[in-house]
Formats: sequence, C-alpha cells, structure tokens
Amino acid sequence: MSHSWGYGPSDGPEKWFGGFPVANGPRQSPIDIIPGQTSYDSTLKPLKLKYDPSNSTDILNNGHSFQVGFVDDIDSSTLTGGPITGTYRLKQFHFHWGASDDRGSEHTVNGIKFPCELHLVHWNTKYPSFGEAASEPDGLAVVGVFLKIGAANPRLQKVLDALGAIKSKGKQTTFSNFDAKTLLPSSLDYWTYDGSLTTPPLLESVTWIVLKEPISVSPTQMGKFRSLMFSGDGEAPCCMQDNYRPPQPLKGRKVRRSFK
Ligand SMILES: NS(=O)(=O)c1ccc(C(=O)NCc2cccc(O)c2)cc1
Ligand SMILES: [Zn+2]
Repeated sequence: MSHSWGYGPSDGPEKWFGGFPVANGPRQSPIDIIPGQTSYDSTLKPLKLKYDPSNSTDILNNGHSFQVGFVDDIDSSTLTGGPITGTYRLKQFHFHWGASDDRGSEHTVNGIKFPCELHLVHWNTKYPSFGEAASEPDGLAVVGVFLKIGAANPRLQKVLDALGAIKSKGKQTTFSNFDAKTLLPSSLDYWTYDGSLTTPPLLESVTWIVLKEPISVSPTQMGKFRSLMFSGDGEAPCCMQDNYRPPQPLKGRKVRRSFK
C-alpha cells in the first residue's frame, strides 16, 4: 500500500483515512480549542522544559515540513511536570504554516487560525526509543506554540537563515548550538488534552500541551517558511505551504487548562 501522503487535493488530509484508518479514531489531533469549554485543573503542574543547546544536531527538509533534530540518547533536553508523569526527551521541533497569513496553524482557538504553529516533540523515556513510544497511549508529548503576525522575531532568525540550505525534500544540514527554549513565550500557561500525531501514521499517542501565549512572526519571516519546497530536486517544484491538518472531532474529550 503506497504510504505517500501530502497536503494536496489528491493526497491531503481528506484522503489519509485510506492508508491510515485511525484518521477517524477517537483521539485525533488537532482540535479547535474553545477556552470557555475548558476546565481549570488545579492539580496540573507547571511545565518544566530543560533544553541543552549543545543537543541540537541538524535541520532537515522531510518533504512535509522542516525539523530541527536533537540528540535524544541521554536526558539532557527534557520535558517534565505539566500534565505528564516521568521524563520525556526532546527529539525534534518543526512547524506548520499557510500559503497566506490567514491560516496555517493546526490547532485553532475559538475557530481562529494562526499563520503558523511550532511543535516541540518529546517521547516518554519509560520506553526504549521514540519509535516504540510513538505506539503507546502515553508515549509522546508535543508542546504546541502559536505564531502570531507582528514584529519580526529575532529568535526565529537562525532557523530561517538555515532554510536556504534545505530548500528541497531530503536536504539536510548541520544545525548546532540552538537553544529551543528561546522559541518559547514568556508564559507557559497551557491547555492540554489527549490526542494524536497530526500527520500519518496519526498514532493516538500524544499528550498535547498547547501554550496559550503566542510568539511573534513577521510577514517577511513567514515568506521565508514558504520559500521551502515539498518537492525534491528534479521534481516539479511545489512550494511548501498549507502543510496543516484541520481540526478533528473532539468525540467527548475534555480539554484542561493550567491557568485560572
Ligand atoms: N505534527 S506532530 O507534532 O503531531 C508529529 C510529530 C512527529 C511525527 C513523526 O515523528 N512522524 C514519523 C514517525 C511516526 C511514528 C513512528 C516513527 O518511527 C516515525 C509526526 C507528527
Ligand atoms: Zn506538527
């Protein structure tokens, strides 16, 4: 069965059920977060993100987005606290964005789309590897951060300046000494719910932790995201944009919040 999926009319989110039936499962992501329908949970702990800048390794165009990878064979860049128990290791971060500034995020808030959304992907160290954790209901934790149009964000610049070297699918280059913490907003207030990967294989193994406060991005910086290609060298050029899955049915799930 061909597992080639994408975001176009013939291979996009409305077509993923064919190859990945879990697409219509009970805990799919993303979702529309309706703040008035979330429950404040005073037992939720503060998020603890401890990222070691020396852990970043590379930046890769994987044909769906681009991701910055981290060394994850020791507990040096970790997520603890929040809604999770135990220690989760940072494996990579990546983004989803639109063809124009009016769309691009995967999660929405009261139906509002942001132009971009950052995902910091972590896996539960009670399992031996990311791959094994990815098939466990408590295997992954992804921190989602919204990007909102405003002043240029200097903390994004190092990432954006590297995109020229990974324009087409499969391109990869070294990316060292990047402190992922600099991408976080000042407040770590969050919403949390049980969900899934938002791309195939859509595994229902993600504890989602979506920060309430967005970080800024300028229209020019958004243009740099859109300079990437879904396509590889020698293929028909296809701009990397609108690489987001729309919100999925809540199916009775509760969304909790860490703040009053
Ligand atoms: N957009 S997302 O954060 O939900 C997301 C995070 C990671 C992945 C991912 O790692 N996909 C590749 C994969 C998935 C499961 C097992 C694997 O070995 C690899 C996909 C989506
Ligand atoms: Zn993502």
